[in-house]
Amino acid sequence: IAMAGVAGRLARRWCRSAVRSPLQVISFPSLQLHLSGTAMRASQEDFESAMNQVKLLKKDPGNEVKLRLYALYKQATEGPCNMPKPGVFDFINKAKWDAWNALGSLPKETARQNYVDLVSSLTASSESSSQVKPGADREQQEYENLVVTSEDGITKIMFNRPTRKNAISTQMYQEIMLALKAASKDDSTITVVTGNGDYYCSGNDLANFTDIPPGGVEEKAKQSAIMLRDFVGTFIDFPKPLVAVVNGPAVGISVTILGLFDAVYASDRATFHTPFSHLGLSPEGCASYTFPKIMGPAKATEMLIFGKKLTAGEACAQGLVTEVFPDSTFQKEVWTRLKAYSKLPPNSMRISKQVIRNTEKEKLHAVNAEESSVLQERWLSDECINATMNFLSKKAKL
Ligand SMILES: CCCC/C=C/CC(=O)SCCNC(=O)CCNC(=O)[C@H](O)C(C)(C)COP(=O)(O)OP(=O)(O)OC[C@H]1O[C@@H](n2cnc3c(N)ncnc32)[C@H](O)[C@@H]1OP(=O)(O)O
Repeated sequence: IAMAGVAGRLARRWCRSAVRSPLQVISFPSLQLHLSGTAMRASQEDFESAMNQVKLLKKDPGNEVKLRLYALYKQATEGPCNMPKPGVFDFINKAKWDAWNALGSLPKETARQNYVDLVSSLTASSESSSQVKPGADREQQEYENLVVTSEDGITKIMFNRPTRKNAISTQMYQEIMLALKAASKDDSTITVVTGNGDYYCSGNDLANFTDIPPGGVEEKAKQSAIMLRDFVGTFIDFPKPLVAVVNGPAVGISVTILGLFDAVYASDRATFHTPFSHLGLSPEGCASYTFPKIMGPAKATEMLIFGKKLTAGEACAQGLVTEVFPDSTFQKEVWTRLKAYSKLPPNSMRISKQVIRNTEKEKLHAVNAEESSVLQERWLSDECINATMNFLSKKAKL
C-alpha cells in the first residue's frame, strides 16, 4: 500500500513538473531506436526553441516521455551521466539517473537532435489531437449505420441498425472499414466493436443480394467477394488491440470475425450462431482457419458445418470468448476493465499485438482470399438462392 501511495505521488509530481522545465522530465525508451537514426542537424537555437515548446505542450506526454526528455536534455548539455547513483528509495532521482545513464556515450549533438525531434513529434501529435472536437465523448457524425465515439483512450464503433438487428448492409461494410481505418490512426489505445439494441449483429444483411447491378448476379457475386475480402482484410491488418463487446446474439460474419479480435467480452444473453449450411453458404472471416485453431476441429465443425448455436458460456469454454458477464452488470464491468487497459502504454500494446499477429498475417490473408472466392460461387448456388429467398419472403428465420 505504501509503495502504491508513493508511486501515485511520484506520478503526480512528475506530471506537474513536466511542463515547467526540461530538467524535470522523464523517458520513453521506445522512441530511442527511432530517434537514434536521425541526422545530426539541430542547432543550439533549435534546441532552445524545443525547450520552450516543451513548456507549452497542451497535453501531458506521460512519465516515460518526460524521463526521455530529461535524459536527452542532460546528455545534450552535460554529456554522459556524471551523477552518483541515487539510493534505491530515492525514486524520482533514481528514475532520472537510470534514464540518463541509459544513454551511455551518446554524443551531445545526437542527444540534442533527438531532443528536438522528440519535442517536434509531441507538438505535432498534440496539435492533431487538439483539432478533434473537445468533450468527454467525441462523436463523429459521418456514419449512417454506426455510432463512433472516442473517450478515455478508447474508440468505440457501435453497429447502429437496431431495427434490423444490426444486420450489415453493403453501406455498413464500407462504413465499418472506414471507421476501423480512422481508429487505426487516431490517438486511442484500444478499439472496441459493439452493437446497439438487443442484438450484437445478425450478420450479413440478406437483402444485400437483392441489389443486382447491370452485370447481373455473377457481377454481384464478384463485387461481394471483393468487398468481403477487403472487409475481413481490414480486421486482419488492424494494428491496435481490438475488443468485441458482444451485448447480445451474434450471427454469421459477426461471429466468424471474432476469431480476429484480441479479446471478446460477452453478456450472458449473447449467443454465437454460424448457420452457413442452412443458408447454402460456407465460412468466411478466416473462421475456417481460426475456429479449428481456437476450439479444435470437432467443435469448429459443429459450429461452422452443422450450425450449432453456442451460448456465451459454451463459446467461452471453447475459447472464442474471453469472459462472460451477467447481463445486468455487463456494461459497467466491461467498460471499467477496458478503461483500465486503455491506460497501459499504447506503443507497447500495439507492438505486442503486431508481434502476435505478424506470425500469421500472410496465412490469414491467404485464407481470406480462398474463403471469399469459394463464397463467390456459393452465392450463385441454388442452395443459397433458395435459403435467401425463403428468408426474404418471410418463410424462414434462423
Ligand atoms: C457480402 C459479404 C457477405 C458475407 C457473408 C456473411 C454470412 C452471414 O453473415 S450468414 C448470416 C446471415 N444472417 C441471417 O441469416 C439472420 C437472418 N435473421 C433472422 O433469422 C432473424 O431476423 C433473427 C433470428 C436474427 C432475429 O429474429 P427476431 O424474430 O428476433 O427479429 P426479426 O423480426 O426477424 O428481425 C427484425 C427485422 O430485422 C430484419 N433482419 C434481421 N436480421 C436480418 C438480416 N441478417 N438480413 C436482413 N434483415 C434482417 C428482419 O427481417 C426484420 O425485418 P422486418 O421488421 O421487416 O420483418
